Amino acid sequence: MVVARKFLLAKHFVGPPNADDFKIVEEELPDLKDGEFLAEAVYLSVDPYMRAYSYRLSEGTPMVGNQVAKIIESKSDDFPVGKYVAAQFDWQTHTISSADGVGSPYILPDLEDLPLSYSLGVLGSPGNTAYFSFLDICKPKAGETVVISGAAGAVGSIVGQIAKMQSCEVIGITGSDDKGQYLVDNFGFDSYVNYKRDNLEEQLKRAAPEGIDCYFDNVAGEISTTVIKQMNMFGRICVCGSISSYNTDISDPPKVSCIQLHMLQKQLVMQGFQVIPYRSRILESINQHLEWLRAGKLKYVETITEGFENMPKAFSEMLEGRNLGKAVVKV
Ligand SMILES: NC(=O)C1=CN([C@@H]2O[C@H](COP(=O)(O)OP(=O)(O)OC[C@H]3O[C@@H](n4cnc5c(N)ncnc54)[C@H](OP(=O)(O)O)[C@@H]3O)[C@@H](O)[C@H]2O)C=CC1
Ligand SMILES: CCCCCC(=O)/C=C/[C@H]1[C@H](O)CC(=O)[C@@H]1CCCCCCC(=O)O
Repeated sequence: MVVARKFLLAKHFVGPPNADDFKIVEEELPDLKDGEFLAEAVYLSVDPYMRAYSYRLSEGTPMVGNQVAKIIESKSDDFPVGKYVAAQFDWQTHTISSADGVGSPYILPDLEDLPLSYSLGVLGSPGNTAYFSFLDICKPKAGETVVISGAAGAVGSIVGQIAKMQSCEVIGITGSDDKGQYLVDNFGFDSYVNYKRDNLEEQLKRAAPEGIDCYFDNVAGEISTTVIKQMNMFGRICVCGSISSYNTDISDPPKVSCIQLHMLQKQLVMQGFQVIPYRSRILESINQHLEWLRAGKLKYVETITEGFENMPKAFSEMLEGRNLGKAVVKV
């Protein structure tokens, strides 16, 4: 008999998540039926959307999320023991699923020497996001200036490197000098601005004296207003996220300055992106990122928290900006 541990959303978040918003429970799992398999979590992802989407969950239900899990028992020919899957199995240590079961599981490609956890980041949904959103919406051209907010995170750090491969000037916005300098020293960013310390408007003018052509937005709010005011004619804005508003009530988001006048004057294009429709194309981004990783063209970093019991801590620390690169939990 297998006992699964799982984190429930005990209370809806009010502002940043608190430890007592979560409840860890144990559940005895039934025997497998034909076609089913039992997977044991190895790595679990913590992502900003979990805070944004939490209002959709009923209190007392499991926290949503993706994980990499090892098949430890199976009655499914398609999912044999010993293989690893990626799936939306939520915040739980053991899950019973099947080919068309919960979490849309898929067998991981052979990553050879690369860590399994990469399948939650650069070789998973965040990587799929970075790859398709930036190229399809920003449509960068060589020599253009690209600004990325949330630049030192899972998505932003990949976007910045893809922008460099497109021969763009790349400026990252992040919340610490350590993270900003890491982007410059290790990921090839041309410069960074620490929005928590610097005068963003002045620093952006200094870093991009000829103006900004592409803005990859993970943050929204006044940070984005400041960037948009400095964009060039026909600039492109990809709205990938709005993390500055996630800790607020989704029905009453923060008030920000009007940007439509700047959009009008500069004839800017702004488009929101959702990665779900690109799930069917994830192998394209995985294969391209694998090629770049192996060729040394794409660097990748993770912030790994040890212990399933530390999921809430890892989640809060990611939202507070204490992660560099993709935040994951190792069971
Ligand atoms: N549209 C889609 O389909 C997808 C959207 N996303 C979005 O992309 C964004 C980044 O996600 P991901 O890369 O997974 O997360 P990250 O790894 O970037 O972690 C979140 C980061 O956001 C920054 N942050 C937190 N609060 C604020 C704030 N108030 N103002 C400015 N920055 C803040 C922190 O870094 P710091 O403050 O140090 O800069 C923190 O490290 C999110 O908005 C997410 O919702 C992600 C995947 C798919
Ligand atoms: C409200 C703003 C959310 C912005 C979208 C976002 O951050 C998406 C994140 C993806 C992450 O990279 C991994 C995923 O699977 C996320 C997309 C799937 C979200 C489904 C959430 C479950 C639900 O339907 O409530």
